[in-house]
Amino acid sequence: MAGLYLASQSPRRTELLTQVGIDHTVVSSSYEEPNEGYDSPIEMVKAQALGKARCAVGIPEGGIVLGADTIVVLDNEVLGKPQDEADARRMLERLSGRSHSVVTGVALLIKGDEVVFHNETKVYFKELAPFEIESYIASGEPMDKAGAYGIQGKGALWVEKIEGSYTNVVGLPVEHVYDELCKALGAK
Ligand SMILES: Cc1cn([C@H]2C[C@H](O)[C@@H](COP(=O)(O)OP(=O)(O)OP(=O)(O)O)O2)c(=O)[nH]c1=O
Repeated sequence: MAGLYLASQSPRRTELLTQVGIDHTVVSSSYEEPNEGYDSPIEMVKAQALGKARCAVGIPEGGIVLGADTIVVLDNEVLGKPQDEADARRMLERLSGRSHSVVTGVALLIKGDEVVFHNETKVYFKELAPFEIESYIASGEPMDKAGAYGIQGKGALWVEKIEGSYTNVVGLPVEHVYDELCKALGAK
């Protein structure tokens, strides 16, 4: 199989691919994310994933490129990474005691084709007490994560249940990516 190049600086995405044994090389992308001008959150994450993949740097001839983008959607509003601690507090207060969606857009550039898809997981949050939000923010965990939490970290304490892919919430739906890779390569 031609080599796979992951155009993402997210430590979670490379860990997930490694966990399931998908060999890959991490590369940078020169893409700058505009976050306005899209018809829907799903259109937005797919466009961002494609932009990241198309602007990947240093891909050899025949290399397969993977780009991804993850957001939290609440009442049709997009929550990306928090700007600062006050923003993280606002996000966590809004997520408390209700459900939201986590949507990851994925783009695969493979054999001259652009395969773009998304995956959506519904996440149900418990009620968060103010002291819990404050200690969570003080831990620093929310700051580089969409929706200001990490289900793979301390954020696991706030999750009552999920419907859909767990790895999608962490940043890359590896089972879905694997299926699309197999399909595109004619492997199954
Ligand atoms: C909801 C949630 C998000 N996240 C993370 C996954 C993504 O890394 C991040 C969303 O930011 P992204 O912009 O999707 O990705 P990134 O900036 O980390 O990496 P790159 O643009 O280089 O690909 O939020 C978690 O780690 N756990 C969670 O539970």
